Amino acid sequence: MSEILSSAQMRGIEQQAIASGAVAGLELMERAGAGVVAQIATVFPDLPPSTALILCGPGNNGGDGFVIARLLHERGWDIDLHLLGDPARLPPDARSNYQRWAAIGPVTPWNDAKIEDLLDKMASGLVVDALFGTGLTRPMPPETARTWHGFATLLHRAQNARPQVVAVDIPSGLCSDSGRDFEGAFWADLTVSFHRAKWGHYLAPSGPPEGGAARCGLVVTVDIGLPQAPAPGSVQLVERPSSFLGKTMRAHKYGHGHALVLAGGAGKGGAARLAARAALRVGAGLVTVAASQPAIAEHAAQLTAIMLRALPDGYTLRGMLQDERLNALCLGPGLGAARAQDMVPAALWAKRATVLDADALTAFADDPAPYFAQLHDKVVLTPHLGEFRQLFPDLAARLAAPVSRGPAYSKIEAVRAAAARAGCVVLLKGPDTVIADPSGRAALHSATGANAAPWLATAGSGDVLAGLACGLMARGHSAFDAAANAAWLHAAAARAFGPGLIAEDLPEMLPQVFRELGL
Ligand SMILES: NC(=O)C1=CN([C@@H]2O[C@H](COP(=O)(O)OP(=O)(O)OC[C@H]3O[C@@H](n4cnc5c(N)ncnc54)[C@H](O)[C@@H]3O)[C@@H](O)[C@H]2O)[C@@H](O)CC1
Ligand SMILES: [K+]
Repeated sequence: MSEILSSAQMRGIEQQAIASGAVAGLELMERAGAGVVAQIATVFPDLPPSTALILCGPGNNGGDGFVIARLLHERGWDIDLHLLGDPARLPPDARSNYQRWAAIGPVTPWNDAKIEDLLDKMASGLVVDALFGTGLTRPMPPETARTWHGFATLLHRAQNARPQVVAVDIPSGLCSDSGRDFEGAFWADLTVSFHRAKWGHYLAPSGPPEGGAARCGLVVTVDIGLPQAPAPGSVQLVERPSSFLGKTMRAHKYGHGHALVLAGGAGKGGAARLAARAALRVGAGLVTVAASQPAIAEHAAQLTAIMLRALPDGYTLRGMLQDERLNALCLGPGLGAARAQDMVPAALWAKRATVLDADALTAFADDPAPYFAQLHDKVVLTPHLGEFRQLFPDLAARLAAPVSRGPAYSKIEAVRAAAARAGCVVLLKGPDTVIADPSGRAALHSATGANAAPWLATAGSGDVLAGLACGLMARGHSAFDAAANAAWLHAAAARAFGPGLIAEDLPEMLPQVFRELGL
């Protein structure tokens, strides 16, 4: 896991380091520019020096652009630099670098038509977007957005004969906290950020227009010499499973827990069986499906290693849960609303590690307060956006509201607020999956860019995710870790299978994923 920051956290770290005398702002800017130039060489090793069109903005992002111009010039590039705004009003460090660059080469005042014309003719080389970074809190000036829109259209047509686009810190026009497009945001092949990636690089607000991860291309973070101590309240990016997944030689099946997956009525058992299969494959020692009597024959015909019990009602579930070995529960997939209303209170009464998904969420949407009152710290809710909207309509509405000023409300803040209200871990699914607990701890798993797993958008994939989280809790993972690791494994299994994936394939890919993790 690595830390990702909001723009306010990043500003705080920078200001504190400068105020303490540990580092000067000019040094940070120099390292930022040098970091971008180094990454251009690393990511595009076959790109010979030719023309670099450098677009500088009115703040410190533009300041980085002047450093980049100077350093690329030293490496033999022809620089064509355009400044949006008045050089006299640049902040001090940006102005210093403006002056250094102006002693080397020309600074062309921003002219919409001229830039569009240049962009039109560029069939190779580099475009460096140093217009706006973490300081952007409102839509870009209309001419900037328009110029870029025209260029983007041309680039999409050109495909191979086009320059590489490099964003300094973040593609201009994106909100670095929410990943939302203030309007007309740029996009990039490579985004080089400083110290830590920002939330907005990995969040994926869906379109139109798509934001965040969809616009950043490859995201690389470079060290600029700021203190490495984690920021208070920082968010973790889930990159690999965080806790133990292997099994030891000596442990027997009861040492890995016993997951109980509740199923619904006859003909509706597929979802629960998918969850159960995932719980077993992820390493729960035993897994039992508890179904209503009319559904038993159907399950019996389909289950082998997974055990089966008849479970008529919540009263019987309370009795069953006297057995402490049943240490993790999964309720929701295929459960049905009426059965959910009966079973969920019984499951919560037992204070077990519990995943609540699908019907075990939506059956309580009409009156969520008493439901939230029963939730506890071993519970994980796994809504998709539609289910989240039913349980937390005000938070979902804030997320969907049109954005005119920043920092815009982000999925991270929404899930944190939901977890605080529900009093348990909440995992909000999507290409960007956010996990938070009531204390404000939060993690983001981004299945975007090179991590994209588009085939996960298939029936039953959410049931598998719920089963994975349940199985991991049966094995002793905390609710938060189970949720984060389940999100990672789920996407890794999908990527390992590739195109054509259906939900049944996901659990079957886990052995390969585990082998690749070295288990
Ligand atoms: N935070 C740090 O530690 C570092 C920051 N650096 C750079 O500094 C950037 C942040 O710089 P700033 O805070 O100066 O902000 P930005 O350069 O991101 O942009 C904000 C500037 O644009 C103006 N502006 C915002 N919206 C506008 C609009 N719609 N029309 C016209 N002008 C508008 C603002 O008044 C402000 O001057 C980072 O993204 C990064 O590139 C680097 O130099 C390295 C160190
Ligand atoms: K930028």
